Order: sequence, then structure tokens, then C-alpha cells
Amino acid sequence: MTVDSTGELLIVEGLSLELDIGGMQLNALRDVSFSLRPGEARGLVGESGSGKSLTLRAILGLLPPNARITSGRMVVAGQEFDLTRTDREHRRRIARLRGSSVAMIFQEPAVALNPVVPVGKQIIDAVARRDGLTKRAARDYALHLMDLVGIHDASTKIDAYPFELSGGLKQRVMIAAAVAGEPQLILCDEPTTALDVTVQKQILSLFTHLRDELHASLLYVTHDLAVVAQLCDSVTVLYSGEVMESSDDLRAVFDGAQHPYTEALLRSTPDVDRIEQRLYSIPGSAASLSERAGGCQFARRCEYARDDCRTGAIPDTSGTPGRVVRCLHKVGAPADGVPVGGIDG
Ligand SMILES: Nc1ncnc2c1ncn2[C@@H]1O[C@H](COP(=O)(O)OP(=O)(O)OP(=O)(O)O)[C@@H](O)[C@H]1O
Repeated sequence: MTVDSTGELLIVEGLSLELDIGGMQLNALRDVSFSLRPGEARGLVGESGSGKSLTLRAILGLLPPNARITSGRMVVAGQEFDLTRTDREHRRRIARLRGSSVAMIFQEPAVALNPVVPVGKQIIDAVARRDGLTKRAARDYALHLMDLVGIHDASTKIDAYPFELSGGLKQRVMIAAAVAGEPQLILCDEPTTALDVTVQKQILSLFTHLRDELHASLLYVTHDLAVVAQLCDSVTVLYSGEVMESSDDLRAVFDGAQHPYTEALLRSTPDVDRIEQRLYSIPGSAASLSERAGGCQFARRCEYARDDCRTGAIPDTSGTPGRVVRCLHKVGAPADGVPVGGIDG
């Protein structure tokens, strides 16, 4: 496996992105950085609109036409990319990553699967992109992949059309096609959101299984910290296009979130061990792209916010290697024992 000299499989550094909306250039991502070791699963967490999908799309070179990367560097499997480049050579290099080192699993199988082609053929086509496989070997390998992703009667299902399969099975087909190229890195964009709870659990177990089988790294986008707890080793929390908190050690965040937004997210995540609990709901809503101001983006909803949070860039105040906390008044810091406005506010 090729990795960066630092031992990381993926490094995203200083990714900033603007969207052209009605002629206005609006910041959608600002200085987003994180990395992933071989075999690691990192959760990329945040509410709707926080920039999770745009981050994945920037890595894959699949951005919408009105998006422009204004800064950012990426290293994938030892290859370096200046993400601000848009020339053909750069686009070709990034496109080459897709289907080889990097695979993407989308939220909606309907988007990724062709409705008029049998699912088996779609997996075989993905398999056939690998060098030197005969038709027969590609079919056998497709059957193996279907088995790997838990499609038990693969020899029957291989000829089915997507509409003949349940949502969970379609998701498994999409995953089989995505891993056909034996990717080192799998990017997942909320792949269980459209599924019911039981199937969600099965698909999450499948990802754990695939990680073990393929030794792949996962970058898993979700709004749900409970999913991250189940699947991931590390976490990066996004809010309004900026990293609020990030840790190579997931446990450290669950045991002691330092950013008020992470703490609020944890308080609003159901705990299966406590049935009779009232879930916390973060007051207010995130600013729209055009309303985003300087300072900490979360300040307008933050119980701990003070005047200094609303101006200037917010530095990383973590002081711990492998951890980032962009907050001037961290949760649990001595001066912040009592949140401004009180705990019930
Ligand atoms: N092509 C686009 N044109 C205009 N606005 C866009 C475009 N793509 C994304 N946005 C906006 O950029 C912000 C970030 O979008 P993104 O899809 O990355 O969020 P997300 O965290 O993945 O949200 P969700 O969980 O709802 O998918 C949102 O406010 C979204 O509406």
C-alpha cells in the first residue's frame, strides 16, 4: 500500500471552497483539514449544510460547476494534488483515483445504479475495469463480491434489475460495485440514511466487515454521532463549512468534547442505554451561506459565546497532538465553568 511519507493514506490540508450563487462568491468551506491512516475509519460529522458532501466531492474532483476551490492540498496514496488546479492534466489524475485507489458510496443507490441494466452486469462492468480479467473470471469475481457484501443468493440476484431489489439490497449492490477495484480508501456519503433502522444496522456491520476484509480506510459522512461511535476510530466535526473539533482518538471526544458544538451534538444524540431521556435540541439554526460572518460560525447558537468569538479567525486551542479544537472558550476550561446564559438557556 502506498502512503505518504508521514504514514497517512489521505491528507486534506487547508481546503477552502467558494460557490457562485447569483453572481456572489460565497464561502462554503474554509480551511478544512484532516487525515486518515491506512485502515482507519474517520467520521466526518455535521448538520445538514455543514459542507460534508462538498468535502467528499472536492476529494473526488466531482464538484458542481459553480464551485471553485480557492485553497487546498491533498495527498492520496502518496500522490500529491494542488486542489486549486483545474487544468486537464490535474482532472485526469484525480479521475484516475476514482475506481482505483478511491471509491465513493452515495446516499441513494438510485443515483449510482443504472435502472435498465441488471445489477450483476453493473458489478461485472466495475470488475471488468480491472486489468486482464476474462468475462468468466469477472462474473465469478462479481459473485464473490456479492457474497462479500452479504447478498446470499447471488447467482439468482445477479440477473435482477435494481427495481426488483429492496433498498438494502440495492445499497449492497452499489457497495459491491464500489469495492470492485479494491480501493484503499472508501468515501461514504450517508449511505444508510435512506434505509430503515434494521437495514441501517446491517449495512453498518457490513462496513466493519469490509474494512477487515479489504484493509481499506473509510471516510464516513454522517450527521449521526451514534453511527460514528459504532464504526469509526476518529472524528472531524464540521459546522458551517469549518472544522470545529477533530480528534484522531474518537474515545477522547466522546469522553470529553471540548468544542461547545461537539458537546451539543453529543447531548442531542440518543443513548441506547437511557430510554427515558429528553434529548437536547441545539437552539436556533445554522446561518445560510450568505449570512456567514467572521469569527466562530457557531457563536450565534453557542451557550459559551462571548464578544471575542464573533471577530477574527479562531485558532486551534487544543494543545494536544492529533486533536483540533477551534474555540476560544473550550468546554471544561477553567474560566468556562458556567456557560454564559446558564445551563438551561
Ligand atoms: N451547487 C451548489 N449551489 C449552491 N449551493 C450549494 C451547492 N452545493 C452545495 N450547496 C450549499 O453548500 C452548503 C454545503 O452543502 P453540502 O451538500 O456539502 O452539505 P452537507 O453537510 O453534505 O449537507 P446534507 O447533510 O444536507 O447533505 C449547503 O448550504 C448547500 O445548500
